[in-house]
Amino acid sequence: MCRVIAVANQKGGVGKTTTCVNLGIGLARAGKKVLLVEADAQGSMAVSLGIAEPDELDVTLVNIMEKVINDEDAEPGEGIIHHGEGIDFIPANIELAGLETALVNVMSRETILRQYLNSVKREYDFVIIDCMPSLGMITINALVAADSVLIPVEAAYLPVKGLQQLIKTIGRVHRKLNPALNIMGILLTKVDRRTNFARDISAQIREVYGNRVHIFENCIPLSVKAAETTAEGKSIYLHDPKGIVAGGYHSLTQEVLADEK
Ligand SMILES: Nc1ncnc2c1ncn2[C@@H]1O[C@H](COP(=O)(O)OP(=O)(O)OP(=O)(O)O)[C@@H](O)[C@H]1O
Ligand SMILES: [Mg+2]
Repeated sequence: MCRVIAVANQKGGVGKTTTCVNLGIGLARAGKKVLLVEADAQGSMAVSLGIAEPDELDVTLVNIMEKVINDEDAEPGEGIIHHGEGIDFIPANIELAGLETALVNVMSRETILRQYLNSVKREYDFVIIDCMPSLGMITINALVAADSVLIPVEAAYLPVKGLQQLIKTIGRVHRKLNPALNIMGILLTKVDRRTNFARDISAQIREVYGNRVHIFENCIPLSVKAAETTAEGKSIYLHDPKGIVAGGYHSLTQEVLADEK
């Protein structure tokens, strides 16, 4: 059965896209069939997967969602790109920004992405959705389409305020639109091993949420190697296979797979 994971946090630059790409490719390396969906007009996932100019793409997520809105079926495989490292992905670009407002007048506007994914899910073991840094209608679409949410949190800031808003939104989606939705866990990212920030933040999150929100065992270390992968268009497993970031994402992949059993 396919599992749909939304990677979300309305705070920018916390490692959502980096996590989608490297968890997705990690799962593919473990033999899983994976589709990555970019729900962000910035197009950074497309760039991370080697598309230098996402704004020049003809077919992106916006076209697929527009088809659902207009009650048309997407062609099999339409808009899906095969990446050399064994995953499929649907990129996005600046055009997705226009859809956010266009959705206001659409019937069942929160379920457009879910309707589309329901038609392709059977081809995959995992669908991972890269959310934009906001809690607008496109992100709500991702949460409605998802079974679980993975929340990357940058270990350099005390994040509790922003997290409260995100967890409240997830709770509302759970109650009103998607009873199957759960929080898979919080992933600490950009962890500087020379400081105790990660431990402080884990402790603070535990204090506020107790055992209600899982914190992944494995965190992702801070390293310039992670930043370099974005420009290279390939995963950390190819860019720096023996490095600490590849190790972190490999362990996260194992944790996600163990959760399946
Ligand atoms: N572990 C890491 N160590 C160092 N830099 C990192 C790490 N993970 C990600 N980065 C860098 O931090 C920046 C933000 O990462 P990323 O794009 O994954 O965050 P994001 O949450 O998707 O951002 P946005 O909210 O803009 O979509 C990028 O330049 C990325 O290369
Ligand atoms: Mg991003």
